[in-house]
Amino acid sequence: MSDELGGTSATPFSGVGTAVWYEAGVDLPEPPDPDDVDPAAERERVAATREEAREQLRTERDRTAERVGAAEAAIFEAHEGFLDDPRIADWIDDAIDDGLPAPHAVDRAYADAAAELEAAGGRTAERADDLRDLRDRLVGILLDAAAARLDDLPGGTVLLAERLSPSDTAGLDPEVVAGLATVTGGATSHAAIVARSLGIPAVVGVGEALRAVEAGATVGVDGGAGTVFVDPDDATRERLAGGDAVAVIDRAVATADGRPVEVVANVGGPGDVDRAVERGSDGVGLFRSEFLFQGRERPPDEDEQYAAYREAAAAFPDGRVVVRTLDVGGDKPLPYLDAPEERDPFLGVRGVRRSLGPDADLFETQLRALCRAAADGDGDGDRDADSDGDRDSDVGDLAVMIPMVATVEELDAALARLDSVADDLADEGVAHAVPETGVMIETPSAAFVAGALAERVSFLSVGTNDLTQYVMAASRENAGVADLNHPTHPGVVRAVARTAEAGHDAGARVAMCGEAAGDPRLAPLLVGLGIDEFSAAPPSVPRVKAAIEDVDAAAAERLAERALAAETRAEVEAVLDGDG
Ligand SMILES: C=C(OP(=O)(O)O)C(=O)O
Repeated sequence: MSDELGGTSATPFSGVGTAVWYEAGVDLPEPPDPDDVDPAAERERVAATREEAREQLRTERDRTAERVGAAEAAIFEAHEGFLDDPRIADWIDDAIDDGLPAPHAVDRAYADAAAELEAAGGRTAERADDLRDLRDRLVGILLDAAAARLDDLPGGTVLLAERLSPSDTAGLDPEVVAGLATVTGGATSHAAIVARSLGIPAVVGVGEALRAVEAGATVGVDGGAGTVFVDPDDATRERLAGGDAVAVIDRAVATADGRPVEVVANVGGPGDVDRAVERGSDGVGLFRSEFLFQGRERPPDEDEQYAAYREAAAAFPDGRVVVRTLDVGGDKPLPYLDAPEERDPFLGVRGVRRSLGPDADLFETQLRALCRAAADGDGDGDRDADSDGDRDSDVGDLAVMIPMVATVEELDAALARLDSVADDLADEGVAHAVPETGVMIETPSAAFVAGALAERVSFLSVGTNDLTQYVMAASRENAGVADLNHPTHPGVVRAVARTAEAGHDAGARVAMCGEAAGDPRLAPLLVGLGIDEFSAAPPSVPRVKAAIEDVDAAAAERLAERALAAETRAEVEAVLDGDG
């Protein structure tokens, strides 16, 4: 009989396959007698291992940036930081002084450091997994036992693990892995984020019950519902196996009763533009420009950025590419920026706050590159369309989107910078156009003043990842508040509704580019709330298009009304399930 195990949905995909258990880590042999340990030689081994690990991390960073995205690749930069942590280096030295050989000394020092982070709780505790990952890498190199087991999994594997490290997950092949489920972890864990980008069905945080699943069992992973099925019956198996076989819909879609809805892609790395085209995306609703700036010694110059923006726009001759200006700070530091460590980085100097403050020069360079690239598009949506609109071009249009706005003044200041950059380019005789502009709605304040913001731009885009964490006061990186960090809480639903209504009243288009837009289950609610454009990770685009074509917009509006009357998340979920 089929068993159902509940966990946390990490990706909206589903699949069925054969269970393979993965045990991370490397077993240590018994240590030798302390008298047989030569401390100087062991220290040299540690130093050489550090350099080898650094090489590996850089290679994996570049490979992950290419395959998955820059944000995910940044995880490896964090690991490199831990590699050079002077305190951990001292602890390794102490352990060697105590008579331990290099592998055991590294193991002890990183175990102590991980325990210390774990004891701090919250977001800090989540970084303990990164330390364990690094410990496994270093000990693996020292013992010449680096695990390669995830490289040769048989097709149709459902991977089961206590936890998966970012390096483990980034190396998974979506053609081979039909799904994954972990005992621990939350929807915002690194494994979950990487699995989402790769389009792998994933349920995390299933708990101890998962351990009872035997290798070789048939397992179904229902990523949307957050359920793992052991020995599923034929109907469930068919439903889950069919879950990934959504055909690419290579045309613009509309709801069943004819309301046009754009479905576009989120781009966070170089490979994503191609993936978005392959998956039938109408354009790009969120080009996370940070990836152009990450994993390098200095920022890209104006010409390099111009080429990157133009190339993305050229991939969508009939569409639009929305470039978010640099959203760093907070969880996305850049090593070459002068950015002091902040106590509450998510509430600190990030996004537009940096662009209008310490990163004003970077902002200006980025805006210059965007204005130059915009001149190559046909310009129907340009901010200065009256003067420059409707150029003849087979390059798509660009739009500029400002992140982390909380006040009208910030938006006014950012738009004034854009206009002044355009004036400078005109004075210099450089070909340019002023792209269409939009603003991300990801702070509660922005949702409250959405009408005033919308009067100044042509579109709003709801960033549900940040909006949810700020509305719910529940970090997107803390598994301990994962239940609160969910877009179906009434507070978030109402913030989205308010944004959509205010945006439309001001004549602006209302898009959504947070993860919620990629969840087909939410499509009827979001259409009903008035979302005009859905921007999702490339693997989710076909599924979202298919879901939109099934939505009846008039019925969706009634569903949204019922969801807006709901007082609890359970009531909103019941409405979504047709029970409310
Ligand atoms: C899309 C968003 O931005 P980020 O890149 O921070 O996830 C969001 O906050 O919803």
